[in-house]
Amino acid sequence: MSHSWGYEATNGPSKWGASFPIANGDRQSPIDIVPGNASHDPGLKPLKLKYDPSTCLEILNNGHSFQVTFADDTDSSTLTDGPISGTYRLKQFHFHWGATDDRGSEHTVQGAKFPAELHLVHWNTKYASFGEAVNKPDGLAVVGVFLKIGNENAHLQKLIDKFSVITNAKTQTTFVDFNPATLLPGCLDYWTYLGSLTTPPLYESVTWIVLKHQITVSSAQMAKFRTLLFSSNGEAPCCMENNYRPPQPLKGRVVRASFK
Ligand SMILES: NS(=O)(=O)c1ccc(C(=O)N2CCc3cc(O)c(O)cc3[C@@H]2c2ccccc2)cc1
Ligand SMILES: [Zn+2]
Repeated sequence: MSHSWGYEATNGPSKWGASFPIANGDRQSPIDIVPGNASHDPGLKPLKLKYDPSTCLEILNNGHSFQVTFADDTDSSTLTDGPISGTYRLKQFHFHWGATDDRGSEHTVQGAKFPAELHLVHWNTKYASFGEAVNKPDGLAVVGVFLKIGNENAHLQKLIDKFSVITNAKTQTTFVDFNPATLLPGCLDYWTYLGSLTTPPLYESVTWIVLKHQITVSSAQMAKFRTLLFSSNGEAPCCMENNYRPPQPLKGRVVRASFK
């Protein structure tokens, strides 16, 4: 994966279309979710998320975000039901955030931005692997969770405590026995629509499942997110922040709601 793209003025979202023409496609993500325009679909099932902490492997800085990676060789950590059919396995989760607490999320709600957004990335087991699934129209299902400023989040703190070891791009360290379910709000009401990866290669392969309720993060914890670097060891340090793509045209897509 070429690392030429980024989030600076010279290589950021407005420039991605040059190398990745699908950036101007018909099912790009993120989008602005307008609750009043979303149609309640009583046929939508509740999300079924089954996560096994023992599948947690490592935490890494990939130069675009930090992510926690999971063993996905069995159906130990899966997403089923909701808007999808079949079984999708958890591959990784990561975040997007801003330079200040007034922005950072990728999806917005009636124009409202949140300071950060969590993405739990799952792949459809009808395909042999994540790599096979990543560019298929029904290949991925990503659960998006908004973070709002509030009390310190003890579960997020377990991730933050590892940041000093993964400050530089392309660094990683072991990270075991973490349950991603601790990063979910109590209510799993959601909006769902067909979209894409929000980073290059921008494949239009994602069933997006964006939760209505948020989890909290303290402002001090958000400041710790911004101590990570886009840059590698030895390069001029560049703070990892504003690693979000802005909302893209809806192009006639329908957003469904699992709730009234
Ligand atoms: N924000 S998101 O839509 O939830 C999302 C999901 C998956 C991925 C992902 O796994 N990618 C795309 C970006 C990327 C960048 C790298 O430097 C890298 O080493 C891997 C990836 C992977 C990727 C996976 C498969 C093909 C191409 C890239 C990225 C973003
Ligand atoms: Zn993401």
